Order: sequence, then C-alpha cells, then structure tokens
Amino acid sequence: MPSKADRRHAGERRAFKTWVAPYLARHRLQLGVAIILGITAGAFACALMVTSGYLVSASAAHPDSILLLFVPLILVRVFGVGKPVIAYIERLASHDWVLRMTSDLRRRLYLSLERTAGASRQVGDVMGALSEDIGHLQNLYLRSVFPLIVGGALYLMAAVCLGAIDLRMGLFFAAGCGVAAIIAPAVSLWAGAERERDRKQAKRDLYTELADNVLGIADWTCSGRRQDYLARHLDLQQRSSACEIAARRFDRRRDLLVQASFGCVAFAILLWAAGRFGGQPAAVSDAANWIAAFCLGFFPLTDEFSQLPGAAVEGAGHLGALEHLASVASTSDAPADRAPMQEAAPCAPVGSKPAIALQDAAFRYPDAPADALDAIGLSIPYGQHIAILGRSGAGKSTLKALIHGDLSPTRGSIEIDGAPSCSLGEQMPRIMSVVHQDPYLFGTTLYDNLCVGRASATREEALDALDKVGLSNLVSSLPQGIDTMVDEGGLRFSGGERHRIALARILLADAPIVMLDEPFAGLDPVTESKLLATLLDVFADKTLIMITHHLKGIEHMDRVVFLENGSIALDGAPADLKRTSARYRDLVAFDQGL
Ligand SMILES: Nc1ncnc2c1ncn2[C@@H]1O[C@H](COP(=O)(O)OP(=O)(O)OP(=O)(O)O)[C@@H](O)[C@H]1O
Repeated sequence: MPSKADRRHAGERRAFKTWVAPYLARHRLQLGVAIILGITAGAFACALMVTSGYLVSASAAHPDSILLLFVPLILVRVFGVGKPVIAYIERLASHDWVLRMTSDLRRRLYLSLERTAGASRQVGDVMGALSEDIGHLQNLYLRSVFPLIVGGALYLMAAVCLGAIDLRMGLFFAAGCGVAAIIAPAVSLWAGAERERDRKQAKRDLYTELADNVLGIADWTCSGRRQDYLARHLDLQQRSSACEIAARRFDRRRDLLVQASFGCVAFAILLWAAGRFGGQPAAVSDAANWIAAFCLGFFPLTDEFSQLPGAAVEGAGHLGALEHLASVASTSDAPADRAPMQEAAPCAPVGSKPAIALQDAAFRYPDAPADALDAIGLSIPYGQHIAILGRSGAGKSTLKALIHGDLSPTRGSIEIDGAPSCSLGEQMPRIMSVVHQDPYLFGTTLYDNLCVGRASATREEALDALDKVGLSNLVSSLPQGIDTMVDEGGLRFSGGERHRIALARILLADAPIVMLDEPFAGLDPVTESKLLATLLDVFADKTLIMITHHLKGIEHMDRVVFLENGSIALDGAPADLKRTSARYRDLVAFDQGL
C-alpha cells in the first residue's frame, strides 16, 4: 500500500501535469525569452561592477591621458544603461505572461468550482484555493523558477570564467558559493518543505474554521458559547503563528550561513587577486586595477545567489499548493455520465431577439441514481411569457441552470438562437438576466447597486428604471435619494423593495431574456400582486421565464409548463389548459386553497 508521502508525491505530479505543465508548454517562448533576459541582466550587473571597479582604481592612479580610461568608461556606460533596460524588459516579459497565466488559472478554477456549486465544499477551502494557492502559483514562476534558473546559470558561468583564469580559485568559488547556490537550497528543501506544508495547512485550517464560524456566528452567540468560539480561534491562530516563527528562525540561521560563505569567498577573491595581480612590475601596473574589478564584480552575484534558498523553499511550498488546488478542483474532471461544461468557446453573437430551444434535453447530477430532467422538449419564441411550475424537487432549478448555461445537458441540446447555452460564456449576461429568490444588495449607494445591471447607466436612467418598478416614492423619501447608502445585504429595504430594486437593475441591463426564480418568495399577497403587475408591464416586450411553486397570477402568462419528476406533465396557454385539463383545474383550485 503506498505511503502517505508516495500518495502526496503522486498527487503533486498529477497536479503539476494538470495545472503547470500545459502553461509551461504553451508559454515556452516567453519563458525562454524571460530567462535569457534575466541571465543577461545578471551578467551585465556583474560586468558593470567589474568595469566600475577597474575604472575607479585606474582613475585613482592619475593616468597620463584620459584616453587610457576610454574603454572602461565606454563599458561602464554600456553596462550601466544596459542592465536596467534589460532588467525592465525581463520584468515586463515575465510578469506579462505570468499574470495572463494566473488569470486563466483563476478562471479555470472558478469554472470547475461553479460546475459543482452547492456540492459539499467548505467556503474557506475555496477561498484558500483562490487566494493563497493561485497566488503561490503566480510566485512559482516569478520567485522560484526564474531565480533558480537565472541564479544557477550565473553560478556556473562565473565558476567557469574564474576557473579559466585560475583553476584553484574557480574551484574555491564553486565550493564557497555552492553553499548558497546548492547546499542551502537543498537543505531548505529537505528541512523546510515539511515545515512549509505544516504552515500552509495551519493557515488553511484557520481560514476554513474562520469562514465556518463567521457563517455560524449567530449560533455560537445564541448558544452562549462565544468564549468557546474565541478559544478555538485563538488556538488555531497560535498554531499558525508557531509555524511562522519556526520558519523565520530557520530562515535567519540559513541566511547567516549563506552570508558567512559569501564573506569567505569575497575575502578569498581579495587575497587571490592581490596575490595574482599585486606586485606586478610598474610597466604592467594596470593589472593591479583588476583587484578592485574582481572584488567588486563578485557582489552582484551574491544578490542572485542569496535568493536561491528562499526560491527553492517557495517552489516546494508551491507543490503543496498545487496538490490542494487539484483536490479542491478535482470535481472538474467530469464524470463519465456528465457532459463537461464547455469553456466559453467563441460562438456567433446571439441576436437581439433570441429564441430558446430545448430538444430532448436530459440532465443527471454526478453520482445521482436517476436523471433530474428527462426528455425535455421546449421551444420558447422571443417575447413569450412562460411560467415553469412544479413541486419541490421536480427539476425547476436544474432547468433554470441548464437554460442559463451553468450546466450542460447530459443528452439532447439547449440552444439560444442556435448556439448551445453553455457555450455562451461571457455573452450570457447580455442575453439573459436572472433575478434570484433573495436578491442581494451591496453595501454601497443605491445608484451603484443599480449600475451592477449596466455600469454606464446615468443617474437619470437609474431613476427612470426605479420609477418603472414603482419605487420613485421610496427614492424621494430616502435621505440622499439615489445616493443613499444601502446597508450590506439591503437590510434597510423590505423583501418586496429589494425585488423591485433587482428588477430595476435588470431593466437597466436590458437583456432580451429575463428569468425570475421564485420572484414572490417571502412576499405578502398584496406585494406579490403588485410585483406581478409590475413585472408583466416592464418586461412586456421581453422573453420572461418565471420559475415558481405556485399559480397565483398564472392566467396572465402566455404559457404554463408544469414539471413533474423531471418531465413535462402539462404545457399550454393557461386558458387552454383551464378548458382542457382537469389536472390543471385541480392544481389551480388547490393553489387557491379551494
Ligand atoms: N447537486 C445535486 N446533486 C444530486 N442531485 C441533485 C442536486 N441538485 C438537485 N438534485 C436532485 O435533482 C432533482 C431536481 O432538483 P431541483 O433542485 O432542480 O428541483 P426544484 O424543482 O428546483 O426543487 P425546489 O423547488 O425545492 O428548489 C431533485 O431530485 C434533487 O434531489
């Protein structure tokens, strides 16, 4: 049976293949260019100090003619200007593709999480993946891959160059700087990787517990266990801090060793250069300038080498992050019985009056024993007002998610204007607006909340939309009118008012299809009637899909579809159904409490 470490390594390898390798392959050209630029910038920094050292020393000797300094002067200028320019281009090239890559990764992770939204996953876990793990991935390239390759290449180049001048000095340099370039990274990896994993795990536990406890804070408080909650939180925080302190202590000791080895090498270079170039006959006195050149030329290399141990540890930490990322997103590997959601493949733009067509559409949740929806055939022409009804569990929310493109059918097709709904991706908000059961208002002004529908909406347009949904009196009664702050969650407004504000948002968005999910949930009958009248009025010329439990006001819709056990049991105009279907008459009578 494989050990825990074997399983972890296998998981890391799998995660590397899925989350890193494709990006390395796709961006290999940019990666190669950035690495070559990084090595060149490092070599220029070193050459700048060598030529500066030489120039300073030669100038101090008051040469007979300034022309004797001409070559070092030119070189100092070339390396002085070249180094920052190359470093700047390198930063630009590396950051550009790294940021593109991480934004793509975030999107990919989000898509994989969205597909299984509502599944048993802890909020803190997802937050950890989105913030810490992807942030870590971003730093893998910038703070691990680049410094390790660039520092390693400079280490080899410097050792070879010095060895070519003097083999013994080259070997001493390789051994002394090898402490920073090889030994310290290896020891850090060996000793630090486990510690880094513990640190991340402690932090993740802290996030997970915090998110869980904040969501359940009312229960902690009501049950009189606030102190328990605080004690648990403090305990986790202390564990996380202890890991941080241990990591810092290790880093300090390692850095001391690295700096001591640099000191030894610098001293050795000084002695070696003094021995080799000092005491030369006066005729070749400029050779003494090389003492300064070699000593100063060493210091930019120490900047490169001293980053390597930290880069190695960070790289190891990154592998842990990868494993976690892969475990959080593991459900993105679509099960065999479920069609994977398509990732917004480019498709033809949907027209301004789109029709919706479902043909023999079926959907089964992963691991569910039966289809949640089966053989759904629906053709909804543009402008139709349709109510989708059904008891709890009939499949209404699943149908809503399929039409909105959040899920893709396991069989059959769902198309909007001929394009599969799940392929519409970023086009969807322009095509379809959705009002959920409990619309959310953000803790900003009423105007900003309305601009969620359309960022460019003017105040006049926002006021007009509020007027259309019957809220102009409410707005004029607010202390700062449309600029009044809305408490987070919109708590200063009633449920009916929140729904109307959400409708005003949708009016501003002006999408041709509007989907309402239980728009009357939690509203009293009078508010419900008024809201229905408003809805039918303001969305008169749009496709309106209303998903609801009950039949109040259903006679005002063009069409009613009744779902039962995942299939369509009734479909027709309310007046026709009332005339022809005893079942429908029974349902209406039951809903009215007759
Ligand atoms: N994530 C899921 N995994 C497995 N089965 C699910 C999942 N979500 C819903 N189901 C099942 O699919 C069927 C349809 O559920 P759906 O939520 O679409 O019904 P609904 O009509 O919207 O119910 P309600 O009115 O209570 O929201 C139900 O049997 C439900 O148990």
